[in-house]
Amino acid sequence: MLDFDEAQRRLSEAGSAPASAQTCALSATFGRVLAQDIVARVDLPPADNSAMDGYAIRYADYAPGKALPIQQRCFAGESPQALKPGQTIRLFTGCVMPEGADTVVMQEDTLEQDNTLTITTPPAQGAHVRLRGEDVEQDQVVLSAGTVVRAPEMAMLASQGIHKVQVWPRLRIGILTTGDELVAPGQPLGPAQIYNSNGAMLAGLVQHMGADVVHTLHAADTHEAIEAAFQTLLEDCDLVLTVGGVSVGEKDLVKPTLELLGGKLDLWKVCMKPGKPVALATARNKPVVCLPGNPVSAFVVFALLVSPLVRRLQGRANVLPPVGYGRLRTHSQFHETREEFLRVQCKPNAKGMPVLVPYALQGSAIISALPWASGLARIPVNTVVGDDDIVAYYDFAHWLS
Ligand SMILES: Nc1nc2c(c(=O)[nH]1)N[C@H]1C(S)=C(S)[C@@H](COP(=O)(O)OP(=O)(O)OC[C@H]3O[C@@H](n4cnc5c(N)ncnc54)[C@H](O)[C@@H]3O)O[C@H]1N2
Ligand code: MOO
Repeated sequence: MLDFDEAQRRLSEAGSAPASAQTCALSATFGRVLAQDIVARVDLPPADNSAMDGYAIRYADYAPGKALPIQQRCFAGESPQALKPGQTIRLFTGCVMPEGADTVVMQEDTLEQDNTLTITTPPAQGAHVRLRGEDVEQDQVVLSAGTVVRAPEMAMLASQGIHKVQVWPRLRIGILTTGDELVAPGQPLGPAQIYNSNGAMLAGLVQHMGADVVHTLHAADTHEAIEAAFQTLLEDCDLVLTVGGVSVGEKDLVKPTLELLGGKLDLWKVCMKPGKPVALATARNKPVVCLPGNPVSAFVVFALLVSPLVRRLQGRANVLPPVGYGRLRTHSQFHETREEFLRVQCKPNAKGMPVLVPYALQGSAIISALPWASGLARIPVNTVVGDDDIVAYYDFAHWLS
C-alpha cells in the first residue's frame, strides 16, 4: 500500500494547467483562475487624499487658538485650489489634497465660525492624509497567475480599472457511480437497495471547487455498462471520477474495464483509513480517479487526494492547502497501521487553542458525520494517540475549496 503523503503528491502532479487561456469580463471572474499576472496600471490611491471629513492645513500654519480663513469648500470628485499660506480648505473624505497642504484636521477637533476655522485639539503633522501609491504602486504585480478570483481579487482588478482578464477555462469533470444496489433519489426504494448518495455528493464537491459537472452517470455492475459510460466521460471531460467497484469484490469491475479500454493504472491502494481502495489511472491522456464506494471514504479521498489534482488542472498556483493542528478530545486510544482521518469538529477552548472533537461514529458508511464535521484529524501510523494529544487538522474550509 502506498504511503499517504506520497499518494497525495502523485495525485497532485497527475495533470497540468490547461493549454490555452480565455478572456473573461470582470463581472464574470468570480471563482475563475487567473492565467496572467496582473500588473498595476495606476498608483493606488492615484493622488494624496483626505481620510476624514475636515480641513486641510499647512501644519506650519497651526498655532493654538489661531483663526484660519476658509479659502474653499471642496467635495470629493472636485479639484481643490492650491492652499494659500495661513488659510485652510474645507474638504471631505476622499478629496484630493490641495497643493501646499500636508495635514488634515478632522472636523470634531475644530470650530467653524464666520468662514474661519479654529483648531481645538493640536493636530499631528501629516495626520489623516492617504498618500499616493501607499497601497499599490504602478507596475507592481498585484495578483499572480494561478490565483482564484474571489471578492478581494475583484476589488483589486476593479480598483485598477481592469475590466477584462485572461483566465483558464473551467475544468470539466465527469462522474460515474456504479453498483446494482443503488437507486436514484426520487425513485421508490426496493428491498436490498440504497439511494445513490455519492453521485450528488461528488457533484456538489466538484461545484464547490468551481469546476463544471459535465455528466453524472450511473452504470450497472457489468463491463459493457461501465465501458459505455467511460467512452462518454473520456470524450467530454478533462477529469473522470468514478466511485465504487474499485475494491477486491467479484463485481468490482471499474479497474479491469479501464484497463480493457487501454487505461494505465498509476496507483492503487493507499495506506489511509478511510479510503484505502483508491486508484489513479490515465486513459486517453486524461486522469481518472477511482474513489472507494463507501460515502465517507469517497468524501475523504476527494478532500485529501482529488482536490489537489483538481486545483492543478484548474491552473491554480497553490494546490495543497495549509494543514492546521488541534488537541484531540477523545476517550479512546488510537494506534493505527493505516493513517486514520477522523471526522471532527474544531472548536477553540477557553485559551483559544483549537480542540478537535471526533464524531461518535467513525465508520466509512456514516453519512451523518459529513454535514456535522468541520474537517479531519490525522492520526499518524504506529503512534499511540490519546486525549489532548496534538494532531494535524485538515479544515474542509481549505481542503474542499
Ligand atoms: N475483502 C475486502 N473487502 C473490502 C475491502 C478489502 O480490502 N477487502 N475494502 C473495504 C473498504 S476499506 C472499502 S472503502 C470498500 C470500498 O469498496 P468499493 O470501492 O469496491 O465500493 P463498493 O464495494 O462498490 O461499495 C462499498 C460500499 O459503498 C456503498 N456505495 C457504493 N456506491 C455508492 C453510492 N453511489 N452511493 C451510496 N453508497 C454507495 C455500497 O453500497 C457499499 O456499501 O470495500 C471494503 N471491502
Ligand atoms: O478504506 Mo475503507 O475507505 O476504510 O472504508
